[in-house]
Amino acid sequence: MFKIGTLNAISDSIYDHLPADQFEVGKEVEGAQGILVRSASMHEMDFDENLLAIARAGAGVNNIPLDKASEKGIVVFNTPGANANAVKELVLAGLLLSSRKIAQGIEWARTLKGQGGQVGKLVEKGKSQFVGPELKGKKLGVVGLGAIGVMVANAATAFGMDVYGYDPYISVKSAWGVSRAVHYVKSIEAMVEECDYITIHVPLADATRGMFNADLLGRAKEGLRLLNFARGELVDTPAVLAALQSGKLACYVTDFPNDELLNVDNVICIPHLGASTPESEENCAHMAAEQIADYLQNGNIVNSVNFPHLEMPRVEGTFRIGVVHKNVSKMIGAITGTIGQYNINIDNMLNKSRGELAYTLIESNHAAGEDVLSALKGIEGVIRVLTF
Ligand SMILES: NC(=O)C1=CN([C@@H]2O[C@H](COP(=O)(O)OP(=O)(O)OC[C@H]3O[C@@H](n4cnc5c(N)ncnc54)[C@H](O)[C@@H]3O)[C@@H](O)[C@H]2O)C=CC1
Ligand SMILES: O=C(O)CCC(=O)C(=O)O
Repeated sequence: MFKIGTLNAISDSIYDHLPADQFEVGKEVEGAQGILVRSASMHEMDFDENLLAIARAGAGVNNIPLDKASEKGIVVFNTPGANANAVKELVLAGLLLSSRKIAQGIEWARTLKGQGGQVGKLVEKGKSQFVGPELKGKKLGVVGLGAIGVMVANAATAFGMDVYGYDPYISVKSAWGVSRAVHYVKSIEAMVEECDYITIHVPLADATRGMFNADLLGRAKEGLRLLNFARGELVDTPAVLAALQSGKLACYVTDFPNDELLNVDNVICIPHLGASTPESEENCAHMAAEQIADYLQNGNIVNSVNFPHLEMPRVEGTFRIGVVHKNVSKMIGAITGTIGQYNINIDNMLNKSRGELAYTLIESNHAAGEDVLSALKGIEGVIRVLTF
């Protein structure tokens, strides 16, 4: 029986892959081998020595201490693309909200309650405060052409927008997916100078924290509308407030409110609703559970953010050993040599590396006893030895 701890409310679709006769799942589970998480921060958590894997039901992994997990040989998964459509749809709403003063108009309309038969007249008299431009023909810059950015860029062309994309690390999959109508730009500075609207879709990491700072916003075209459905810390709040004051920014729409941004004119704060649809919650939970179960039961690693991709179809009735180790020379020889000393024949084996980490998965018809496992653990550079 495997134990899986949950740190956030998560869709019941996890049970498709975590049946009750094989997995104990819950908030209070002690000594869990796996953790399922959405946005809860794990930075202050101690990792129990039983913990083997963390699955983020979502895209951003900035709530997980990846270095600490890697050091302990804990595999961290995310669910790429599983909530991208939900975010895309809210971004499209965000474009309209940033232009047409819809939120401000709705707030104002509420104040007319109690005016009886005058409401119609007051609406017609007051509506001119809420005039805003159309999207058609305007320039939209999309920063980050991953799962979400590509969908947003393609969809915005249907609004008749002239769309520009910036992503120096674009994947082949994304490049195939971007509409030919989207222009590729090589510099973010050129993008902010040219575009009327910018939407941010990059992960939060040391390299991207505060990327929209006073310097970049200072270059913006007068009256830029900025949308942030990625992470709050990608944008420097004091710089945004100053740009709104000076008129450089006409509007800031964010899915990540903070105290300084709330109730500021021309800031639209949404309470992190990007992925809050039943469809995306189900997709993410389903994918996260499938990946963590496949690792705990078979040693396969799919969609990890800190480990290499390694999948080996399992021959029925076989035993498996997974060795998490440093990516240094002579490891494969040391591992296979040790197993050979115990007369275990290796039927199938795969080894993959990623950065400083490597992982070797071995399949055999012979079960490995405690003696083999402790000999493997004794090899210098081995971080963890598992059986499946
Ligand atoms: N508001 C919400 O509820 C949600 C927010 N997110 C946020 O959106 C981010 C993006 O999500 P996905 O598109 O699914 O991720 P993704 O991994 O598919 O795409 C990210 C893209 O950003 C690019 N990138 C990285 N550094 C860059 C840089 N310095 N400049 C330009 N491009 C850069 C990458 O090459 C990649 O193509 C997530 O990391 C997460 O923080 C994701 C899902 C839901
Ligand atoms: O689980 C959520 O609602 C947040 C989704 C998110 O921010 C992400 O996937 O990065």
